[in-house]
Amino acid sequence: MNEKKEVGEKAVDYVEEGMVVGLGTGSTVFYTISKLGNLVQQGLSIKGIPTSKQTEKLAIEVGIPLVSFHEINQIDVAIDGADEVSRDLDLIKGGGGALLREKIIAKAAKAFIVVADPHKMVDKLGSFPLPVEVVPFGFEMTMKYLQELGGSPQLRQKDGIPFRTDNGNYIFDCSFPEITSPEDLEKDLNLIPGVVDNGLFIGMADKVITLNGDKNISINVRK
Ligand SMILES: O=C[C@H](O)[C@H](O)[C@H](O)COP(=O)(O)O
Repeated sequence: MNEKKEVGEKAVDYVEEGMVVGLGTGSTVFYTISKLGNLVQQGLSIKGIPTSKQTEKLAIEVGIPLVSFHEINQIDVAIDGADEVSRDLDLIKGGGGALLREKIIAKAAKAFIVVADPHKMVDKLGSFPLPVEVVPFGFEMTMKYLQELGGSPQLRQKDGIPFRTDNGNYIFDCSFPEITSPEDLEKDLNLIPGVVDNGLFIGMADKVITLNGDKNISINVRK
């Protein structure tokens, strides 16, 4: 069984005729977007707003019409993957480097639905190094401030040079010995000059679609 496919495809149940849909990034929501493409071919009328250039390309390939922020008043639902999901449905995202656009779109959506294979479900956030997007200017100083907050930042590399996000920024993958208060850490990180945003998504997910111990679909709803 392909767990990512199963949870990814289930999310299309939350998409209705005429909706504006935030399209996440990654290998799980890939299946949501592909299935939405099939439904569009069968006559479903929706508009997508992508969280990355990679997703924009995929949506065009599968035939989902796209819109930009200046053309819409609201996003009805955003669907996206996650790198970690806590029991409170707080998230770490950004393993693919799309965290900033993902957070902008999740915040703008009336409902934010996460698709996560069961390996993403954790008791406590923090085993996955937290992605932090920073502007390249002065990144050496930004790195020091991340260390002062207790992190061990590693500048993400791709093909031997620093990885650049769709926004032209760098990513530090930042391990913390323990994340005692994800809410405080999200805010503290974003107060550092040079930090654009970080991959903590606190209090944002309305539902998380995953599989339970019997490998059946499980919908976890924010309390
Ligand atoms: O930047 C990437 C995103 O936050 C992804 O949603 C996240 O990394 C999960 O991706 P995947 O479904 O490929 O594990």
